[in-house]
Amino acid sequence: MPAKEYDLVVIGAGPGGVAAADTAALLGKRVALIERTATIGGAAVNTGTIPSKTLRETALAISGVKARALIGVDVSVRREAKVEDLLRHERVVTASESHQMRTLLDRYGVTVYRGTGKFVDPNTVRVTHPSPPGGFTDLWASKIVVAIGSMPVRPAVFPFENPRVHDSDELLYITSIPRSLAVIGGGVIGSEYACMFAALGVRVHLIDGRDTLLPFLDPDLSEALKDAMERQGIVFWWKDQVDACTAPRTGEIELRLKSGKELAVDHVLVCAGRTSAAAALAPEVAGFGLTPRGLIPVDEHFRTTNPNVYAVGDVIGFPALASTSAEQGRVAACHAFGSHAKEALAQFLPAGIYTIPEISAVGLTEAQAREKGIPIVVGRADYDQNPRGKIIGDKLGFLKLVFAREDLKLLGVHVIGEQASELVHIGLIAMMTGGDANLFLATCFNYPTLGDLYKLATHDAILKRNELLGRSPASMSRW
Ligand SMILES: Cc1cc2nc3c(=O)[nH]c(=O)nc-3n(C[C@H](O)[C@H](O)[C@H](O)COP(=O)(O)OP(=O)(O)OC[C@H]3O[C@@H](n4cnc5c(N)ncnc54)[C@H](O)[C@@H]3O)c2cc1C
Ligand SMILES: NC(=O)c1ccc[n+]([C@@H]2O[C@H](COP(=O)([O-])OP(=O)(O)OC[C@H]3O[C@@H](n4cnc5c(N)ncnc54)[C@H](O)[C@@H]3O)[C@@H](O)[C@H]2O)c1
Repeated sequence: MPAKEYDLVVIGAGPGGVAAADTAALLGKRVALIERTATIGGAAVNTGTIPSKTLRETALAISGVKARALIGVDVSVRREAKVEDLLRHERVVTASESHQMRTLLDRYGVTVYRGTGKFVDPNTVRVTHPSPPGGFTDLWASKIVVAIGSMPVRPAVFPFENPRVHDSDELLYITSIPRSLAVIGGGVIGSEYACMFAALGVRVHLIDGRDTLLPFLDPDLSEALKDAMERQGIVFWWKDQVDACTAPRTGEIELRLKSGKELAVDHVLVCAGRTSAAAALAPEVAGFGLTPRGLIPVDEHFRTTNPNVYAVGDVIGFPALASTSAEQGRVAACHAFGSHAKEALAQFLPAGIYTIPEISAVGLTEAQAREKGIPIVVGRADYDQNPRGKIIGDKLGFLKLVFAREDLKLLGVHVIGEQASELVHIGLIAMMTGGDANLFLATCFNYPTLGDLYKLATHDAILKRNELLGRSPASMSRW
């Protein structure tokens, strides 16, 4: 059968692929989207972002963590909480989000093909359908976007065939809430899940080959998070890794660590990074190569070495977030069809980490600014100094603003505490518009709000700057 013709073929229906498909369809193009699984949304909707954030929210609700902070009373129902209680809301939210994405694709006129895509020539992708066996459809397009995402690394030492040894995908099918859990890898996924299970009262061990929690964060935030996690009862095993894992059908799973320590736990969750499956696409046929880690190299327009083939999302590597993957998909689709609607990614990309407490950051840390030789002044405001912070009972949250010392231009925002991933957006928008301290001084924030922390942190920065410059505040006409 001859290939069906489209303007754009997209491989992979995660946030990168769906955004590319929607954008091209809005530009009036004929678009085909290929997805291997039965659901739209990729890791973001089905196995990663949305499930993990929904489970966190449910865990906070059923564990009574908030009530303890507010009224000092343990109203926890966790001892009675069943795994169905934990998973129910996740299933509803995930299904609803995936359905909504599918509805929009239909409305935009994108044709979805169920099956696994693979190049058969630089402009043709073969979709092998799950049924009937051997059934396939060839799709031809002048432009192709690869957005196949990533999958969990599964180190050989772990017997994943045991139903109590999980990667982050399989975790969503647990059949009981463990009494104890070893989390392997203290990256973002490991830290988020460690916090969620600790909130449920699970004894959590977190084992990492490094000696710092989330070392890309501002050290004050990393340290505050580690302290908070230790207070939740999480035990860290730094600079260590698992040498042997013995997992019987019933009874405790035994872990022998490189340090010689031994641990016995109910379940094991391996969060040791993500890997790429791009080699299975036959990239050599399409005219592009892969890095030694299996990632697809791209230029600033997300074009591979074949200028008609683009790649976006996890398959191109850092920052590998749902948010950035979707933006990359939009940029790629616009470039492919000569639209100026979105020519590049935003200059500043935020990160939100849904540990307990939550963390969010954008722009430069103090250390990064110093490395660049930029004189800075840092303003800090604690949630506990702010009426809304007091009302919600968040005693350890804080906001740090990194300003250029010379002109008080905002260079970085770092927040730990409730709603951190929302709060960061105030600073993000200020940075996008070249805002400085005067913007926060001029702004009237709702009262009482966490947003008002920006004003307090700005005051702190101005006072520190005055001290550094030996000026008296009263003598200044402009900050
Ligand atoms: C536990 C977890 C939590 C996360 N939390 C966050 C978060 O809070 N915030 C955030 O921004 N990011 C988060 N992420 C990262 C985010 O999920 C990914 O960065 C994002 O999903 C990547 O999007 P993508 O479009 O590149 O690929 P994916 O979402 O992985 O989608 C790729 C799709 O391609 C399909 N596919 C693969 N190969 C083929 C093929 N050959 N043919 C057809 N289809 C194929 C797959 O089935 C999949 O549906 C999290 C990830 C995980 C695992
Ligand atoms: N909120 C968010 O934005 C969010 C949340 C979850 C995931 N993600 C995305 O998913 C990606 C992958 O996350 P991840 O946490 O799996 O990977 P990661 O690469 O961020 O962290 C892996 C961690 O595991 C450790 N490690 C690796 N192998 C080990 C071993 N054998 N023994 C002990 N420690 C080991 C590493 O030292 C590292 O700290 C992130 O980089 C991010 O892009 C984002």
